[in-house]
Amino acid sequence: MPSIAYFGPEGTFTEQAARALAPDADLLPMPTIPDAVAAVRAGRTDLACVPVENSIEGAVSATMDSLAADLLTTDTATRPVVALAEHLLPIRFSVLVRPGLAAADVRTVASHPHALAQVQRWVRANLPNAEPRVAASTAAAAVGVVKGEFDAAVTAPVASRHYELDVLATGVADESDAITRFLLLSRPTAPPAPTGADRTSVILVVSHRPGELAAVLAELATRGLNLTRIESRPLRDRFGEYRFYLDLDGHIGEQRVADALAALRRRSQHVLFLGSYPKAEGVAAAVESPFRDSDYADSAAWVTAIARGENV
Ligand SMILES: O=C(O)C(=O)C[C@]1(C(=O)O)C=C[C@@H](O)C=C1
Repeated sequence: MPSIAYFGPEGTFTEQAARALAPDADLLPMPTIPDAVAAVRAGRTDLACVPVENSIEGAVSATMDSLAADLLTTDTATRPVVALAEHLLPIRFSVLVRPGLAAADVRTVASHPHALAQVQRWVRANLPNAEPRVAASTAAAAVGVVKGEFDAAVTAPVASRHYELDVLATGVADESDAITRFLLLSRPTAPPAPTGADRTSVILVVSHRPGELAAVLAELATRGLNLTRIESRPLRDRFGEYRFYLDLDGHIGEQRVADALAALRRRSQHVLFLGSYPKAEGVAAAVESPFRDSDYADSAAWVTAIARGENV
């Protein structure tokens, strides 16, 4: 049975995602996202599950930075990780309070910053006397309420099964269709087989010269690749310089993607492959000529024939 480190404690949305991604796994809660990623990197667990982006609050920077850890240090213990799968979770919160407490008595409401950002309007309207407090995760906020540190916690619905607190409200969300995307990470291994509806993720560091990023993106465009996401995070040791996170449609097992990644490798200071894995929404897009594997095979055979003197 594989083991999964996940962003805990028990009762987070990440636990729900981990259960959905690997129903038979042994789940190990970690107090922070870097701890969960470090556990799989170091081989203490087989897998890790972490949130990567939310439709309202955007990228989860702790995850983005943890994924790039090997770009930040030469320490050989920080080996890369790759994503094997992703999961999309619709996000509706529950608000848990100390037993017996009424909404008007709530003075502090705690949660993960991403969660607080997704319920700002609801809190203003329904907990008029509450000040927001940041907790390490939604479930860590519930633990804080149990310990008497906060009056209320904005949590995943499953948290009410883990902590003896009153449920003040359910289905709480400023935007009713909020979604968080989670990744299942492992140490580097062969990617899962292509499904026709896959995503490939990379991190790039490009030279700080005019046109470098545009040149990288042109490598994708000329191979008909659909860029589905681009994010940047600071390099940390060079102010004003960034690394770029790219998600694109396709699988490294497909020629157009492999060819583009080889071009990125030639063009960039550093490319870190973060995996090719099935897209959670699973809608296969038809690959058209001249970007099909058969187009690449045909043109490669033509070049080989010419080199042999068989000019056809
Ligand atoms: O604290 C949790 O329950 C988490 O799993 C983290 C997290 C996040 O990082 O965005 C996950 C989903 C929600 O958007 C709120 C918090």
